[in-house]
Amino acid sequence: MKLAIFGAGYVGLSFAACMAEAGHEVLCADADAARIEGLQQGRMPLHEPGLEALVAAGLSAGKLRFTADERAASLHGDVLFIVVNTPADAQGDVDLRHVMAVARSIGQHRDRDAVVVCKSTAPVGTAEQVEAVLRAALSQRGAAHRVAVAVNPEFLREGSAVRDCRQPDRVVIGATDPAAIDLLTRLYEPFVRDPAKQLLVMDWRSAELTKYAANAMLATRISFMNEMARVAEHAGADIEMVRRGIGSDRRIGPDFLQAGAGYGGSCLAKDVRALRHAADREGQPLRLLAAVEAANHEQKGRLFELMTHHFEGRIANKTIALWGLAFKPDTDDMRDAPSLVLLERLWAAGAHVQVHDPAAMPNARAIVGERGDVRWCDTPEDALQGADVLALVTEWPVFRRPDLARIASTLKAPAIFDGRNLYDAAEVEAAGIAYYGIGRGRSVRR
Ligand SMILES: NC(=O)C1=CN([C@@H]2O[C@H](COP(=O)(O)OP(=O)(O)OC[C@H]3O[C@@H](n4cnc5c(N)ncnc54)[C@H](O)[C@@H]3O)[C@@H](O)[C@H]2O)C=CC1
Ligand SMILES: O=C(O)[C@H]1O[C@H](OP(=O)(O)OP(=O)(O)OC[C@H]2O[C@@H](n3ccc(=O)[nH]c3=O)[C@H](O)[C@@H]2O)[C@H](O)[C@@H](O)[C@@H]1O
Repeated sequence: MKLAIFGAGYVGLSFAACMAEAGHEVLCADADAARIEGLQQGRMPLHEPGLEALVAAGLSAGKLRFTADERAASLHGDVLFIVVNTPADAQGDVDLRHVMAVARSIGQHRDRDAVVVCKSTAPVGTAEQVEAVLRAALSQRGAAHRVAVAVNPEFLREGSAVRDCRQPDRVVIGATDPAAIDLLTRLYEPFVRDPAKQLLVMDWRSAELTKYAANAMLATRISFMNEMARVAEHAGADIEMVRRGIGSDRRIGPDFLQAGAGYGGSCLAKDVRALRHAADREGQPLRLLAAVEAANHEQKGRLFELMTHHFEGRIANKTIALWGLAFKPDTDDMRDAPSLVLLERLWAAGAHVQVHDPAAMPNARAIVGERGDVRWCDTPEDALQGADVLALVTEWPVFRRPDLARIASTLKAPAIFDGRNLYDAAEVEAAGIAYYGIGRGRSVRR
């Protein structure tokens, strides 16, 4: 098939490269001309494992092309995907300007029938608006092409975007138009083992709400575990044992039960906020999600609280080695990252910070600039030099098996604040390092 994809971000680019790999002729458009120019020359705008090779393969096979020309993209192919950013403000009001700009552009340029698919995460009712904008733009120039709209939310995770695109757990197809259902079914069939079970066809509104409900459920599980971690800490229990204990119940399942420094990233927080806002407007306040948000807000401050406890409030002039900045491993994405909260608190308390992250330092620098007292370090070891203690915020593989003896001899007051429960507390303590985890009981009893 010939596919046009609007948006070359984390989702659009991963999706475009995977579709090109599957043999489709993909034209990927972005409003950011510099991004497109870079991509045309093989330069990646973001870090996502396996994606660079896939983009290169698509380019050299001639299956994947990039353009900044919205007209060219609007004229390309059978199915046109809208995969642009849909930010939400602090109240949860979603900005649909980019989605509507693409819809308008397709309506202004399209010269034949089309299926237009909304893959961006957008509130219930957006597909209706997209259809109205498309129709208005077509009729303004007297065009009578048939344009069917579908909703096809994306569930990939950053850090495993390529794998998730190649092997989705399920594909939600929100459409009632038979041609749209047929095209999307044929497109996705090769990506799932059992199409009858994994391709879920439903109406627009249910598809739109499914996306928000999925992210809200994931956020709820994380906040639940972070609250249980607090209970564990005070009760002298270990949340890691509790996690295994409940995750082995098939009704609960083992995934997304990891207590930590709070959930970050571009979507969980944004989508919970947007869902609450939409429900509020319908007069249906979501009390559970209000608590999920509040718990996450508190959790992002947890590592700082543990440090305050350790230093008995005297953090000024202490030097903190910080391992990990990205909101999760295998990405350079700093959007809503818990590390940003920790950095601000440390700076406000007068601490010096020495950080290392394998991929996110350029993006982090662009956000915090030289605002606080920070040294950007090329290696994890460099970040330890001259530091009092170590805090881990992102569980990158490179931090998994550190040389504990070396940490003990390098840190001035050896202590590890493990924001992702990555380390074995007994091993760390045996090396002569104080250990603070999230919900590991021992931290508070000390
Ligand atoms: N990042 C993620 O893991 C996931 C994101 N989503 C959703 O997918 C959508 C895209 O997210 P990301 O890829 O993270 O965003 P992103 O911010 O990484 O990329 C969006 C791209 O769209 C481009 N764009 C904006 N207006 C445009 C226009 N009129 N024409 C062409 N390109 C335009 C931007 O320049 C940018 O490169 C959002 O709605 C998000 O909520 C869904 C699942 C996963
Ligand atoms: O809509 C989206 O953008 C995407 O949002 C999340 O994906 P993503 O944000 O890329 O990453 P996650 O793996 O969900 O992690 C989000 C945050 O939760 C934290 N987390 C995750 C899992 C866990 O058990 N505990 C936990 O604290 C991570 O450290 C990270 O900060 C969802 O997992 C995807 O299904 C969805 O498509």
